[in-house]
Amino acid sequence: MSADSETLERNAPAQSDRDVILEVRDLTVGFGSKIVLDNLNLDIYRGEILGFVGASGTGKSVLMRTVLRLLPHRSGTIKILGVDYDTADDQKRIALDTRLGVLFQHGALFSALTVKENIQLPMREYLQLPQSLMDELAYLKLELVGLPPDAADKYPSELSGGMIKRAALARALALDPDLVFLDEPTSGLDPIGAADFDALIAKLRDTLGLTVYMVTHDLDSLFSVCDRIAVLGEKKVLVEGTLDDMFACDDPWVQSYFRGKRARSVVTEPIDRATEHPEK
Ligand SMILES: Nc1ncnc2c1ncn2[C@@H]1O[C@H](COP(=O)(O)OP(=O)(O)OP(=O)(O)O)[C@@H](O)[C@H]1O
Repeated sequence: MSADSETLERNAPAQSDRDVILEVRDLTVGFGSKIVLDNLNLDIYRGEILGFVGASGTGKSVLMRTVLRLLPHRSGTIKILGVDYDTADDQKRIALDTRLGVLFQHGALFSALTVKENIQLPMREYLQLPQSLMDELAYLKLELVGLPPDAADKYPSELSGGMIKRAALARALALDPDLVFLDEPTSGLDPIGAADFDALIAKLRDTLGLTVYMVTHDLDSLFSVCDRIAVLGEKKVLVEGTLDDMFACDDPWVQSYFRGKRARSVVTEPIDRATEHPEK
């Protein structure tokens, strides 16, 4: 899709392998006198899983929330699927909202609603569908994320941490988005649960053609499912690229993160954890 295009053709085929889905240019965000992001640039391409890392407090959440329009920016542009939210009309903004899915760090499910009702919330907000069809769709999404049908009528408090993440992912997928944002999706999961979740993300990317923006501290996720990695530091994207690019980077933080003791233990593991526990 051309960067200037403001069209939103659902399920349009990729024009090339380098089809930009998210384009951030010269983005500056701050709070009072504090600048958190300064003239930051970033591209995310269709169908890739981009892992976002950076030291604590560098602004990963601020960037994600700014891209999602939950925080204002001082200058710069953000285009998603070729649409600049700032200049788009209401119709285009609503259309764009339906193309994005978000999984917040702790799931952020509504505790007073069942899993099925949580999944149906975006459908109620954006689509006018009969209840029977929304029920069918909710069960489909549950199956997609590997949850049993009887999870539908459970409340979040009745679910394990891993099930909450999956239910939240099902809600993020409710409207068949093109781009999903995952904020530390494996945090709080045990290593096997985390590996299973990574495998699920990879499977959804492969089968649904999703593009994934994933903020993570999880080295296993970075090594097993991310196609590209972007490192946030010094108020901008310090380096982006493949794992090889990370290993070749001479920035001290990047070196200690990707070549440190913990990273070496992940790299040298003989078994690829993301395929060790394939989703049913
Ligand atoms: N609403 C806000 N008001 C003022 N400062 C904020 C606000 N939100 C974030 N910040 C500041 O912006 C900086 C970046 O915070 P952010 O939460 O994005 O970091 P992070 O990289 O996501 O960290 P972590 O990995 O620990 O989650 C921090 O210094 C934080 O204190």
